Amino acid sequence: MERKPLIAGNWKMNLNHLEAIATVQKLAFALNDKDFDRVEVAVLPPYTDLRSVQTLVDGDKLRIVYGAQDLSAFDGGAYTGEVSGAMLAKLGCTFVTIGHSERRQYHREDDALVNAKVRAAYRHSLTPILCVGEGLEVRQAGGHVAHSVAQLDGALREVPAEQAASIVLAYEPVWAIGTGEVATPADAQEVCGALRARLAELYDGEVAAAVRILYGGSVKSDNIAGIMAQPDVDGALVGGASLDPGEFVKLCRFSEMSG
Ligand SMILES: O=C[C@H](O)COP(=O)(O)O
Repeated sequence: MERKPLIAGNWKMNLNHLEAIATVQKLAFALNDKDFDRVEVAVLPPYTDLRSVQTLVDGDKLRIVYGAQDLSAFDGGAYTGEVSGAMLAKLGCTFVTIGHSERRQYHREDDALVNAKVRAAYRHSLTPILCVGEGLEVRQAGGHVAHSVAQLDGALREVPAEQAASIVLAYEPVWAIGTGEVATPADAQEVCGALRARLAELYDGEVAAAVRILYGGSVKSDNIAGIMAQPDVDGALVGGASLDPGEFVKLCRFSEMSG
C-alpha cells in the first residue's frame, strides 16, 4: 500500500497568531503543487493560533493542513483550561498530537489518559498523531522497543481496526528531542518497524500497512534523507526546525536532501 509521506511541524509553545499567519503564508508561497502531490504538509500550532490558520487556509485554499498539539479526553463541560475535540473539529483541524513526551513528562499523562484522548479524537473525526518513545535510561538498558510497543498497546486499547488504520504514529526518542542528538536511521527503523509489526499483531496486515509512522527528534534538512529512506518511516514530526519556514520547506523536499 502506498503511504503518502507526512511532514508535520509541531510548533510547541512558539509563535503567536500573527507569527502563525506570517509563517503559514511563507510556507504557502514556497511550496508548490508538486510538493503537495508528493508529501502531506501539516502544521500544529498552539490553540490560540488555530482560528487564524483556519481563516488563512480556507480563504486562500491552501493545501497545508493543520491540527492541534493536544485535546481534552472529555467532550465538553466544567473542565477549566481544556479544549475539546469538537472545538478542534469546528476549527477545521485534521490532526491532533496525543501523548507527546512533553505532555507525558510535564503533565503526567499516562497510557490510560493517552488512550482516552485517542478515543476522544476519533469521536470527533480527528486523526491522532500518537507519540511514543523511550527516555535515555530505557534506551541505554536496551528497552526501547518494548517501551515504545507498550505505549502503543496502551494507547490503542479498545480502538477498533477501522479507526486504527487511520492513526499516525510518531516515534520520538525522548533523548533526541530538542537535543541535537538525532537517532540514526537504523535506530529509527528498528522501532518504527517494531511498531508496524505490533499493529499487524493487534489488528492485521492491512491496518499495519496503512498506518503512517513518523520519526521525531532533532530532524533537520541535513539528516532527514537518511531517516526517510527507511522502509517503515513515512515522515517526520519536526519541532525546532519547523519554526523556520525556509528549513521546513527543505524538510518537505526531503527527497532533494542528501542522506
Ligand atoms: O514534536 C516534535 C519533537 O518533539 C521533536 O522536536 P525537535 O525537532 O525540536 O527535536
